Amino acid sequence: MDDIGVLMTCPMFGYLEAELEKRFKLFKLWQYPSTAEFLRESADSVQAVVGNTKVGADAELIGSLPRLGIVASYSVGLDKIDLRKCGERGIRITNTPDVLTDDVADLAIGLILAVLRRICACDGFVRTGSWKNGDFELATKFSGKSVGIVGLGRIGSAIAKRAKAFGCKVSYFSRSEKPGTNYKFCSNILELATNCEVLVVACSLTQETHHIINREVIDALGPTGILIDIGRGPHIDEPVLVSALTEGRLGGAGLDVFEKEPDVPQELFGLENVVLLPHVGSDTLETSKAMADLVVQNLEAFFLNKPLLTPVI
Ligand SMILES: O=CC(=O)O
Repeated sequence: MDDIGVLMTCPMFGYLEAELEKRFKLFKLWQYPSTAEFLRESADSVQAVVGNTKVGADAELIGSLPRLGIVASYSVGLDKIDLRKCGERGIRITNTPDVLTDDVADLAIGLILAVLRRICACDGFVRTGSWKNGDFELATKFSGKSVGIVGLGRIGSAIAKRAKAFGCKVSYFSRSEKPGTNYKFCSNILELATNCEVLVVACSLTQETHHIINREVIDALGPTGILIDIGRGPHIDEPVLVSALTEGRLGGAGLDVFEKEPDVPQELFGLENVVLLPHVGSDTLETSKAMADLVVQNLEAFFLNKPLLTPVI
């Protein structure tokens, strides 16, 4: 397969780059002076694109690659891929579901604990020597809280399972009621936000879920409520969130994702009730390797005319 051109859109896990390089003719887009220059030289050679949460395959890139047959995303989220354009051209798409579910769900719980138990502030308290001057102030308990989950897919369900183990009451909002769960279904996100203490965003980013967390939802969660986002930044109307936090209208937030990554609103930096992470939901060695293996296996299957392992279309 070493004459098959595979285009990586941006730097990713080194192991993935190495495994692709062993098998295919790998083009690394970021090593060219510009996308236009790369396309002028090599557009005709590219039969596969490997993108991720930063740079996927938009309509323009897809339209510039006449021999493109597959987009294999090194991510579960598909929001950086023009699904319609791929559909129109019969271009296959794969992603990396399941293998990252545990890590992302673990991190959601980690963020809840970090915000409620003020773990980062406590760490700073010890490191700066403040402990010598007295005890840290009291924090907030997590066990037994009511947790609302937006999106009860694979990741939302894994978060629900973990929250249950903490003795939490779990309810959820999604497009339709999921059969076979004991969690309370809310057909309206405002009802969910009004009735929970911790709201976790775990749905995929689509036109319908863009800014699903708006002023009304944040106000419904209220000054003691906690918002956690391990989905995508654009799920939340970020300026609205920032003003709710700076004005004390929301209790706290744990955010792994932002609207314009890697730019994060500076107003959040001084807030102790906010925990900020650099989009690391699935970033463990174990999971990154499993995701990379899936990308490679999907590409191999595609070029050997075998069934794809994790097809989206
Ligand atoms: O955000 C992570 C992913 O979509 O895999």
